[in-house]
Amino acid sequence: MRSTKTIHVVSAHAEGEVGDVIVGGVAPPPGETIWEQSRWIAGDGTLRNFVLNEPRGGVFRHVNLLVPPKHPDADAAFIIMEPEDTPPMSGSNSICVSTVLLDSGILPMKEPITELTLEAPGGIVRVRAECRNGKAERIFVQNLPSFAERLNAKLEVEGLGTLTVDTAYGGDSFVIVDAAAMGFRLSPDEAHDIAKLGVRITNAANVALGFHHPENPDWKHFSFCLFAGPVERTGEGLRTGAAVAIQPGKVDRSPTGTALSARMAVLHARGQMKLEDRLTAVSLIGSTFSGRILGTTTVGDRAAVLPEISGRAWITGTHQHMLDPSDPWPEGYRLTDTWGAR
Ligand SMILES: O=C(O)[C@H]1NCC[C@@H]1O
Repeated sequence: MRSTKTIHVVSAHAEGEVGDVIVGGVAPPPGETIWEQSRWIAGDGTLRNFVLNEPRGGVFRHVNLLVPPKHPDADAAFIIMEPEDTPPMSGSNSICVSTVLLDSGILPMKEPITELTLEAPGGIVRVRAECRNGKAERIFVQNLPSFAERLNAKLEVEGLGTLTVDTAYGGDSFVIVDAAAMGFRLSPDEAHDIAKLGVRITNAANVALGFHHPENPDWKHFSFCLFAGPVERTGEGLRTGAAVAIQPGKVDRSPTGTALSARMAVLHARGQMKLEDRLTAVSLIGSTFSGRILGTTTVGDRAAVLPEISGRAWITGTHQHMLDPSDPWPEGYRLTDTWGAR
């Protein structure tokens, strides 16, 4: 066996969505802040290609790089690598990172509650983990301040006509469409059509509407399209279906923590969700994230909410990714049979 690199990974999924964690073998990238380091990772591309592309990765995979925190309050920091983006924050990935940090013993676990401060590229997120018998059973994440950007905007999508959409930020940027108006019940057999349409809607929104974050001028595109189900009031609070199309054309298996945060910001802006409400989002595989609004704030001149999301994650294995110097595809490859909405 010979290798020019060895990257140590603990693999995990949060409510169905893969979020692997690199725990060793990669030196911290250059940059004064975690955001700058994440821009370096995005611009350089080598690590992203190595772990996300085939033969080591696949369109279903997200990978998080643990790096030493820069903020004095933070216990750990992570850079999120998604199939197309290197985003400010991610719900499923932050839940995977927290679970791996605690379940694998990288950070000490205190039962029944462990509190952590994590530094994501977009800022500090506080984590509360319910722990029992050495397992972090549920992770609560105080996500980045989230805001509604446009409500009831008109968006022309070729072949679909004029859609009425909302746009919002929940740690990442969303164009939100009404699932029922698009003819979806949000059942698992619709995944392929949701992925295909979602990418077209996201691309159209990027051309016609554009996204603007008042405090992060680097993040100027929509990453995702959320197909939002109707909100029902149940004995346990509010409940809704959620399917998120991720570039270049797959559906999140989890209910998407950033989408839940963005949705809560929109519902709050419309007066349809209050601080005492709980909103549970259900994914296409039937997994759930729960959310609540902890308070209100502003992002630049925008009214915003402080969302908390919670969900569960499980470790699925460990890997040592290696590179034989004679491998003709050191950065891997992507083909449109799986990498892209067909
Ligand atoms: O839960 C989330 O926010 C995410 N899941 C995969 C893509 C998004 O970052």
